[in-house]
Amino acid sequence: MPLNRDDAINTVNVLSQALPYLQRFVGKTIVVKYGGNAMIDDELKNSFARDMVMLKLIGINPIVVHGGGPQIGELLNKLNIESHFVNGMRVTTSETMDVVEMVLGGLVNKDIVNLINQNGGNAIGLTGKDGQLLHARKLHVTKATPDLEKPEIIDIGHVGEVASINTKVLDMLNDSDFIPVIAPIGVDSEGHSYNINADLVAGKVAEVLKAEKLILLTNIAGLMDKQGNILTGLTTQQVDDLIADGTIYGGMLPKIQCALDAVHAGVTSAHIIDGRVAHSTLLELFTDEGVGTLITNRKG
Ligand SMILES: Nc1ncnc2c1ncn2[C@@H]1O[C@H](COP(=O)(O)OP(=O)(O)O)[C@@H](O)[C@H]1O
Ligand SMILES: CC(=O)N[C@@H](CCC(=O)OP(=O)(O)O)C(=O)O
Repeated sequence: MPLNRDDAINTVNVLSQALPYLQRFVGKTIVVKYGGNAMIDDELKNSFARDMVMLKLIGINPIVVHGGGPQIGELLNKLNIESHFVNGMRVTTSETMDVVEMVLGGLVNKDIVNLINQNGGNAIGLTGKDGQLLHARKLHVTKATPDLEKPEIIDIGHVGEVASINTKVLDMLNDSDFIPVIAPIGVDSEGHSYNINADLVAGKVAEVLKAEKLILLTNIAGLMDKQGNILTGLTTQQVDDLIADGTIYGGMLPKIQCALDAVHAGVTSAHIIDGRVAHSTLLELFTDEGVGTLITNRKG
């Protein structure tokens, strides 16, 4: 629909106000993790896809890493397979791994790729197997026990962590019109598949590419204290304390850990923001205040 004159003036003003941010971010890489809990409805998914297309068009390089935990849970449910989590990680048997690969590499990945393409972008979907993008090793999870000296080591099956990333593939796509859309499935040198938490993949991708920002889109307004206030600008020590007293638990654990690791490894800033709000990525990038929880490499 054509804009009337007042709307057009508003749009031009908004575009003009974006200039300093554009100058700051053009040519930079922004890793956006799109959590399964933020893929609420078609309209929201479409607005996310539009944001990625717009970023690429104006010369910023978005790299999408997606989750799909609830979508995996849904199919497991239909197949009468129970879901169990330890420290926010899905216990993954061989049977579960097949479902994870089908849902993440198939349904969710192609849905996002398709939406970006429908909005005029050029998306390429990848799992860690494509171009040997994500080399994985088995993740050993430890759980605190009353004897602090001896944490319990728990085997959670085919769950991996990122051992290395083949940046050649991502560099090639960053230098082109293509937007990479990555499903968090890794592979080891014997060709075994690993289910990797999507936050961990996004963090490592941001680290190896020395991204300007790591943006984690989730289903909550940010990291919160027990009273529901959004916490921002935290030191490492404060985060450790919040984990120890149980304020940070479940799915927020890998999220906060990967955000801290990323900024310690040279990513300028990490942001945990509400993916249920339309265009939240653009709001974060193009406003001074930003939205949600900001994590930078402040010592402490
Ligand atoms: N301190 C905290 N602040 C906010 N959310 C928290 C906190 N601790 C745990 N959570 C939980 O973490 C969830 C986000 O993690 P997760 O469900 O894995 O999201 P995603 O699918 O986006 O990765 C929140 O919805 C909330 O239930
Ligand atoms: C090991 C592990 O837990 N892997 C996750 C991978 C998907 C994911 O991370 O999805 P969200 O970002 O939507 O939570 C899982 O199986 O659910």
